[in-house]
Amino acid sequence: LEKERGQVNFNVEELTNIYDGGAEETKLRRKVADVIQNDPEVRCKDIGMMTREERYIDGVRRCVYLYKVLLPREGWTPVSKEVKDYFKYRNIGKERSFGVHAGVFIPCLLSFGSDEQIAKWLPLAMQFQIIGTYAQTEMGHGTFLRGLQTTATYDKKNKEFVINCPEISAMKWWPGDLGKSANHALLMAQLVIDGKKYGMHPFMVQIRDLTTHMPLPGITVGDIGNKVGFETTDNGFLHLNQVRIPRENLLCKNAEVKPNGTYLTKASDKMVYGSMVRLRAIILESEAVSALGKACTIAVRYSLVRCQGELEPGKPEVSVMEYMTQQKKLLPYVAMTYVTHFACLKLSNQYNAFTREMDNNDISGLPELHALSAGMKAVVSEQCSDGIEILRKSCGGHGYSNASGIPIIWSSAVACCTYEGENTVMLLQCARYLVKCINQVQTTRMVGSVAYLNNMTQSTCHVDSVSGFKQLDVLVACFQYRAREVLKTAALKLSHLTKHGMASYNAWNQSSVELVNVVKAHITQFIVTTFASGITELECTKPVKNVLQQLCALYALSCINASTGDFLKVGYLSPRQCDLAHEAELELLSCIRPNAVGLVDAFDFSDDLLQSCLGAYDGNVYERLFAWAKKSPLNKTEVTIYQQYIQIRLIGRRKAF
Ligand SMILES: CCCCC/C=C/C(=O)SCCNC(=O)CCNC(=O)[C@H](O)C(C)(C)COP(=O)(O)OP(=O)(O)OC[C@H]1O[C@@H](n2cnc3c(N)ncnc32)[C@H](O)[C@@H]1OP(=O)(O)O
Ligand SMILES: Cc1cc2nc3c(=O)[nH]c(=O)nc-3n(C[C@H](O)[C@H](O)[C@H](O)COP(=O)(O)OP(=O)(O)OC[C@H]3O[C@@H](n4cnc5c(N)ncnc54)[C@H](O)[C@@H]3O)c2cc1C
Repeated sequence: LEKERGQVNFNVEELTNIYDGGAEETKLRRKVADVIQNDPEVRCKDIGMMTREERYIDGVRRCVYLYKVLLPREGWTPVSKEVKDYFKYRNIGKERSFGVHAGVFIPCLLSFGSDEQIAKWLPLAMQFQIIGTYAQTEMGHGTFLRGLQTTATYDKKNKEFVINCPEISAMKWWPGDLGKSANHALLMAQLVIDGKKYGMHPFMVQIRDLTTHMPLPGITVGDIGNKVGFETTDNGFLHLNQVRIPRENLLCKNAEVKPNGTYLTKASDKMVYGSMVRLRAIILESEAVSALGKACTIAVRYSLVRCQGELEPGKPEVSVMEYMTQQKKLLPYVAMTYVTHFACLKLSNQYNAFTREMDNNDISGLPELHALSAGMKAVVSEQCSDGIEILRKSCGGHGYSNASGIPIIWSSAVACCTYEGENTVMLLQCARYLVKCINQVQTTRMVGSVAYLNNMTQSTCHVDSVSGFKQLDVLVACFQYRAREVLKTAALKLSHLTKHGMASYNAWNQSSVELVNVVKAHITQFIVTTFASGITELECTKPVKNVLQQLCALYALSCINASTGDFLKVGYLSPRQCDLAHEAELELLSCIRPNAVGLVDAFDFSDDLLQSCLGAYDGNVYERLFAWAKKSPLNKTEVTIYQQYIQIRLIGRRKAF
């Protein structure tokens, strides 16, 4: 790898600083990483050999130590930048304990609680005097929130709400930290007053005794069992049987129930969905893009040291990175990590701007933010988790071992396709907004992520050279035209179906397969446009700007070459231009190949964080693999009990004959 590092033609540290958002950010992140990897109590350990129970207990122990010992020792607070960096860069799949408490329960308390309620519960939550979960999803409903069955019926006489799960499908199912850790739940239930339903509302419900940690009367709670990943998280179940809570436990920033049962709404009913917008807007970096970056680091470093086969007959074996097919598997995902990182940054900045507007009672930006966050969450989580699996396979047999570190990264990242809104549902939510926009574009000027719809002129691409397809303005135009045209086509189909008598809900369902593709085109347009414009404005050395431009072009071309049908159907690219775009991608793979190790080094993931025998900085793969395997519990004895049992059985059988 040192030989590879010698040929990198840009300043790696400069790129790390750009990726982090500045040299000071890099310094802070490294300070956090140093504190963590030099503290045996919280440094990453190889959990590949641990049982589920050991992983859960280890995760809880680490988090309690982090909040009770490390933070006070370092002078940090749970919301200080250092802790955000800690969770942003901690190894995926290893730091899950209290993830919902810290990342969902507390923010939702701030979103839904009145000032008095925040003053009451926030200090307790911040000090871990109460551990909370966000209990919305039920065994029978996760997507269709209007179908949630848990009820909160107001009892005027006692000024209480009676929380009840009327049947097994109403049981809360999946909430993180619920199974064994939480003693409170921010519970979403259908509010009922005098037999009238008011929809989903947030309630604070204590579920365990604060001293004994035993479930309170009427509460049945536990862990839902083993999962694909998230092994350190006790995703749980919660059944409530006529559980009574005070009237004051309805979190009442957006709506309240007066003592006499009068219902008072204070904000748009869509604000109850606000918690989901927040997480979709901010979770992608840590759960999807960072995971992709780790997998890229492991796969690229391994591919540079793994020698397999002759490229030129009779010559020495080459590293598998010399094969074009391997470069095609790896380098577009290195590009995707950089490109989506900056697109996610723009989305989270847009969310932060919206929260400031909301403080001034202006929620006009919510529809665009909801659509963009739903679309980005679906497209980025899917592209990243699909990419991680391709990167795992690119490592051959050792990629199938937990020693590679990639399976645990994938098993955690892929969950992002489901939680916080199942991806297809999210794509269709975004499609709903896009169809409205295209139908208004003749009379209303579009802004934000749909500004490209204002240009409705028909055109075609005029590029007639391979180098022309490496120009960012050409690529941005390709994506904007494709996104607009596929949206127009889908909207026309919808309109045609309804004009010919089909009910609108049925027309929507009949068009939903195209609409999913429309949103993917819209979001990749947003990602490419964001990164291309960001590079233009970026102040950096020419070698770094050049490599970023190459990465943007590579990501764009890999997307175009994966969906040439769209570009042909809308008439923007000719078959010959599709061939030129394909050649342009292959040329970019060769241009970027010499910089591959520098591009992943720039992500700056420490060996401690990667926990990978294949992806360590020094590239000593085989020594690490062997040392790792020897730690297998099966190797504690030369002859395992099972082998002894088999021998006894076989010997016994021989004697019988
Ligand atoms: C570290 C890892 C931690 C993991 C923690 C995980 C936590 C969780 O998973 S929490 C549970 C997450 N669950 C969801 O996200 C549920 C997803 N489902 C939905 O959000 C709903 O299906 C729905 C709201 C998208 C649709 O339900 P429905 O009642 O059918 O509503 P409509 O489609 O008719 O839309 C009504 C109206 O509301 C607007 N809208 C929908 N969602 C939002 C939102 N989040 N923010 C703002 N506005 C929203 C929607 O656009 C419609 O508006 P109009 O078009 O103006 O009518
Ligand atoms: C790791 C993990 C952690 C989680 N943590 C939490 C948590 O802390 N708190 C919490 O409340 N929940 C949590 N969840 C639950 C999660 O939010 C739900 O699983 C998610 O919202 C999807 O809902 P569902 O499981 O009911 O899937 P469903 O909605 O039943 O999806 C099943 C299939 O139906 C399709 N489908 C459903 N509705 C439509 C539609 N309208 N149009 C087209 N297709 C549709 C979907 O696309 C999907 O293919 C977690 C889940 C996971 C996996």
